[in-house]
Amino acid sequence: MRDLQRTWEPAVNPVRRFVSAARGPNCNDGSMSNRIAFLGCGSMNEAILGGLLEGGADPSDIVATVRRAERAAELAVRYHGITAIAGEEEPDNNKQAAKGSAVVILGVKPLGIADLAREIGGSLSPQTIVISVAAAVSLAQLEGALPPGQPVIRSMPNTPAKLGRGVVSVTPGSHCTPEQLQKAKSILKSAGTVVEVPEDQVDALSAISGSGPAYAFYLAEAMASAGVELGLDPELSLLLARETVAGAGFMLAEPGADPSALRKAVTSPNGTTERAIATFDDRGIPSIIAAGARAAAERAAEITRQLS
Ligand SMILES: NC(=O)C1=CN([C@@H]2O[C@H](COP(=O)(O)OP(=O)(O)OC[C@H]3O[C@@H](n4cnc5c(N)ncnc54)[C@H](OP(=O)(O)O)[C@@H]3O)[C@@H](O)[C@H]2O)C=CC1
Ligand SMILES: O=C(O)[C@@H]1CCC=N1
Repeated sequence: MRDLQRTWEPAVNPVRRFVSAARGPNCNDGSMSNRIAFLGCGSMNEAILGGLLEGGADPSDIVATVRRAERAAELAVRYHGITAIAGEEEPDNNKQAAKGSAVVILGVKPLGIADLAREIGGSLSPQTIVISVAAAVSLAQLEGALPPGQPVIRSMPNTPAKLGRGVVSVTPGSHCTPEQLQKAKSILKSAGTVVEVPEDQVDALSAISGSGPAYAFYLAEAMASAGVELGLDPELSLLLARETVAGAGFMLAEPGADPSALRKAVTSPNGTTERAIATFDDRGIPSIIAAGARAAAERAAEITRQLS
């Protein structure tokens, strides 16, 4: 288990200029580079990038693009040795990053994915694997915006990827070979557990694991507020909530962990926890969670329709 408290080393390098000539999409001998481009490096792509570096990836093989120079500088300082390029300074940043990369990970908002795919299409090698982490953007929509025959993978990760503890789904497109899928999986496994799912399950998976970290954080927020209501100091209550949810998460991460058995081990017959759980059941918390997950999946389908 990795240390949840790890903080990033303050680094010293400023944003570096990107030099794509060093290792082109096909190196002179025809082989691919190892470069991975994170196009649109916000919360999600940063988490994957962080997981890859934690897993031992070479920072000089990583390039990230964003819109704002301030954000590019932040990434370059936080992840020493990567290249970060801002569109407001270099408008062809995405093309520069895509050119020469073996894998390109599209991490902008769903509405921006097709434009980004069209923008970089001419800079991709036919072997470049394009991974989209966007919710709701279908393989057909991705393939339709990229050059014919481009290998594409639709993925749904989650932010614990930053600690190598994410869940990352993969669904290969029609031009992705088994070898290319395997390559993508072996890269993404640094970010966490990789699962392969058919496309018709991605919205459901997204509603559980994609959005799920927010549900756990929401629980921690609610627990912290409840502690204050019971008279605890707000700082102490937040500490209790954070450490308790994190500690429970560590227990769930043990091989073979069963949430139901772990819950029962805390719940003494006729004790305090039993009263709390009975109250949750009476108030319909499980069905409320199911309704929330259903709403998330329905929203994904709605966005897919809007994008068509
Ligand atoms: N957040 C999550 O937990 C998850 C998100 N996703 C998916 O990931 C995608 C990104 O979400 P998230 O990371 O939350 O969003 P963010 O807003 O945090 O990140 C988006 C990033 O894209 C950059 N950007 C926007 N347009 C461009 C462009 N044309 N060229 C280059 N960079 C650009 C932004 O730059 P700047 O910062 O300079 O504005 C920003 O850094 C979405 O499609 C979402 O569905 C999937 C699973 C989980
Ligand atoms: O909220 C969203 O739309 C994205 C997809 C899953 C998690 N975050």
